Amino acid sequence: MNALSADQIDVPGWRLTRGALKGTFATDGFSAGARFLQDVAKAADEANHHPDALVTYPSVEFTLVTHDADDTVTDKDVALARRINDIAGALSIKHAD
Ligand SMILES: C[C@H](O)[C@H](O)[C@H]1CNC2=NC(N)=NC(=O)C2=N1
Repeated sequence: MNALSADQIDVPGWRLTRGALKGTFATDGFSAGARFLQDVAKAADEANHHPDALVTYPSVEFTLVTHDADDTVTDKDVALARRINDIAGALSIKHAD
């Protein structure tokens, strides 16, 4: 797995922040965030690739790096970020910023 450069990373609503791929979603409620995380956790287990997640009252923030590639951003992170966007869309959850 090779580390991607900033111009190789193009996932709507996600940004390269301090070397990690970060996406924040407006869930408008803590239990809505927990529900969103439940679906993301299932997808992460299926992919055997897992984000860090911060669940707050109004939002959920995911941070993705590939630990097996020295905590750099790889295609695995981009693929999971796209999958998380699809899960958010299915739950009518939008990006926060
Ligand atoms: C042993 C297991 O396959 C590995 O630890 C998987 C699990 N989930 C993972 N998640 C992330 N983000 N990066 C990894 O390198 C990774 N590796």
